[in-house]
Amino acid sequence: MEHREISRAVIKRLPRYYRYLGELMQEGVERISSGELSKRMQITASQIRQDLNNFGGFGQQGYGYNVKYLYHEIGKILGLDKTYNLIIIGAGNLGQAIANYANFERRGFVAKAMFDTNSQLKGKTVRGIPVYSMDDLEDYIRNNDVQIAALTLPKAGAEAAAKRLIKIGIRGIWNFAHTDLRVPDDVVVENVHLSESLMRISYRLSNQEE
Ligand SMILES: NC(=O)c1ccc[n+]([C@@H]2O[C@H](COP(=O)([O-])OP(=O)(O)OC[C@H]3O[C@@H](n4cnc5c(N)ncnc54)[C@H](O)[C@@H]3O)[C@@H](O)[C@H]2O)c1
Repeated sequence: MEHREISRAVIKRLPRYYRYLGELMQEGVERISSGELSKRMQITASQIRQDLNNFGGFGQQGYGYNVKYLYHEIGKILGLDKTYNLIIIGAGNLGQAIANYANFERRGFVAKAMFDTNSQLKGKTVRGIPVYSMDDLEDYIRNNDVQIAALTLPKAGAEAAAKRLIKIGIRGIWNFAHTDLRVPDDVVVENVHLSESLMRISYRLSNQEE
């Protein structure tokens, strides 16, 4: 199926549609109207129609959306019909927590290896995922199929690590380090800053109090 250029705002909402549709499937729901989906997701039915119209032909008047079909189509659009191998740079608390979280694999993101400058961590495994020395990074990437690198190392080393990864061909960076990376246009960076979410909570709690 051909897709037109989809706006970033819509793409940002797709994982949420995907999650709800997955839940509906588990409940055995075969089809759903935009109205019902709107109630569940707490977004307007017109927003849903507008978003899903981007892909054409998913909804039918008086029939609603075919849950399974839509789930699989959105999965394809998000590239979730593929498997991505992931490496983790920085095998500390956060890196190990990500390695420990088996559920990413259900979505096709498979953590393969961790890398760290701390020689004491070398040889350790977390859920079967080994920690290697940063010295072995390029060799490992050359010899293994890796698409995404998670950066869970301190800010000070993040830019240099990203440079090495990009140079050796990594095009997807999941950045947890507290820094904004400068990368070429063909490199995709997703920044995850939990503290920013907390600040948004803080803002909303502070404004409620007033
Ligand atoms: N984005 C977020 O939401 C979020 C949340 C928690 C922590 N963090 C950040 O993530 C980073 C990791 O947090 P943590 O709690 O796991 O810290 P940690 O100290 O437990 O782990 C950091 C690891 O990185 C390794 N390291 C240091 N320099 C390196 C380098 N140049 N190359 C490879 N490995 C290197 C260290 O040896 C250590 O094992 C911190 O910088 C922290 O600020 C971000």
